[in-house]
Amino acid sequence: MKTSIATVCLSGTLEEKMQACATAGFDGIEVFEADLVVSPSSPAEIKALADRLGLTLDLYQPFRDFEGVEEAQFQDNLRRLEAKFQLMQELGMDLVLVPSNAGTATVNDDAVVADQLRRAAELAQRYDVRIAYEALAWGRFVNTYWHSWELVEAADHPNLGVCLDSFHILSRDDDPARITDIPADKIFFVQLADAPDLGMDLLPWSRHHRVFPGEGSFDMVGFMAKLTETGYDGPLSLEIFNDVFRETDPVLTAADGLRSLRWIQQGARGRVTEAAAARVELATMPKIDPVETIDHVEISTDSPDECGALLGALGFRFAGQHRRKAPQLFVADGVKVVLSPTQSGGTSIASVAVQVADSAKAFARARALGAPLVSRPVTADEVRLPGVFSPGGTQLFFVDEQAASWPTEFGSDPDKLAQHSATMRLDHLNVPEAWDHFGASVLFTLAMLRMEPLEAQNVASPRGLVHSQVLESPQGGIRWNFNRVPRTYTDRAGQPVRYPGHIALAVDDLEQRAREATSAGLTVLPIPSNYYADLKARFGLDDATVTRWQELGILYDRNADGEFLHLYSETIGGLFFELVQRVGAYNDYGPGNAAVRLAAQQQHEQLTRAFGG
Ligand SMILES: O=C(O)c1ccc(O)c(O)c1
Ligand SMILES: [Mg+2]
Repeated sequence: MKTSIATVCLSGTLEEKMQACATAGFDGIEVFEADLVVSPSSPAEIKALADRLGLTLDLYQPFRDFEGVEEAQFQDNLRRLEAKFQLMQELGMDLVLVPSNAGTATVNDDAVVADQLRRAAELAQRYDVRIAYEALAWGRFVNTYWHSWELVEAADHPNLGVCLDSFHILSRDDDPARITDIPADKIFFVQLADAPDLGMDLLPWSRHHRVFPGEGSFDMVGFMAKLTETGYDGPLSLEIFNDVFRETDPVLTAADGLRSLRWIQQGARGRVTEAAAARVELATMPKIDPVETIDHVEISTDSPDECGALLGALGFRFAGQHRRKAPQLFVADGVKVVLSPTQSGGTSIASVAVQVADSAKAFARARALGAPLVSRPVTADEVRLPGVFSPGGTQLFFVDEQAASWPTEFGSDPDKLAQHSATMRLDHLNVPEAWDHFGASVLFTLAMLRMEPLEAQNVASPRGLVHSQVLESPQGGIRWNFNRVPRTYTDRAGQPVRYPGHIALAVDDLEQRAREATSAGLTVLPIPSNYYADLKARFGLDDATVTRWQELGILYDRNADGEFLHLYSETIGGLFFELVQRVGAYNDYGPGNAAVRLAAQQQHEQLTRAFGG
């Protein structure tokens, strides 16, 4: 379907926004009046710029507080409207958005409102333009899409139709099912916006916290499926009022937006008939099964010796050096870690390789989702793993059957590495994301691997709130936590510090493992005794158990499903490890414990700095 985006979604001047939309590959834009009013370009120049950039100008908006007013006021509103019709002619535009009156409406009478909408449509007809009427969720008298349609139907004019905006429908928990009862040719425009569940009032929620489809908690794919069934084949437009988007690079934001439109169309395809999908030309991308297995994780490090020693203490064994290059392979039962030495840049997760049935297809899907390819030189006798950069910079590689022999390049027999009775497994990854890449990284990973989001959390760190979004694969084989790092993450002296990511490994007997690892040289992050006093009180634990855990740095949680024990290693330049033990069907991550960890890490870092450790 044709793609469009409202200029209000992006930072920059109108001209910069238009450039960004074209660069990202949108077909058209919604012109926000506020952007035009502050632009030094004349309407004719904006039209010319759009033509040069290959963008259509799809919707002029908003024309507020129009209907449901006394006649004298209405006459003045018509005059205002006519001025906009003249402006639209200069812009070469033919569709204007009239949101339902939220400010000045005094007449709560459908017959009057329908008549006023009809008279507006008659005026529009003279200018050869059309009006899309949208029910704002907080409209004074009209606030549901069905009511807006009843009024449009009653007005019965070819130049009047409705605009459906997913935010206004889903934010009120309204059921979108009835949009299929609206004739497709009376749906003049569609705006897609998602939002996280914030439990706040509709208007501030809408004006500040909308996000791209897939980045919030609405059933956007369900909405898109319903829309597809209507047969609407006009633009799919993004209208996202978001405070972060107003500050981020508009090219990045626009690219993220286009990815969300590809994702939602692909998602809807699975929920409608082939015929319905074909009628509106839903965009496609190569389909893959949900990804359930991480093949290996690559750590790039400027401290390979320290990192190797940490892996050794955790129970990894050195399984070989690459036959021609610097990387080393470390293996612990089923977990494979490649350590790639670098000159600088600290230590972090550089890439994640996932197992797929067909890596060429997975790669093509990633490309359709706008991910740039990773180009790595390989010689003829080496396996080439196709890979891409996720928006935050983590590389994602795809490993299929044919590529499974890659460990032979490290002198390891891949069959011997794969142990299914493994006593150590990869539990989850935790990757820090910069504030302006967070949403894009989450959406890309979710769309690419077909993962599902858990409810987002905020974790208090001494340096600011960390927004945490866990994605899980449908069978639970992959758990991937994204942490949005506070915008300025600095020490007390104001120097930027690195927010560490981590790799969590699941074991069956954490206390035993902790003792073994500690005697093998692992430094465990010390946890303050206040935490243990609280733990004892909360769960009614005995002194001996709590004392043992405190000595080992073990944190704890319990819920109806089971128990969770975990500990954290020291941090090496931006990366640490977590050991976890899940008891019973415990499926959470120890809510509350991440804040304890972040505070302990800050404390520990300051002590080691103060003492030059
Ligand atoms: O918040 C608003 O006023 C507003 C304006 C235009 C829209 O299309 C919309 O969804 C909201
Ligand atoms: Mg809208």
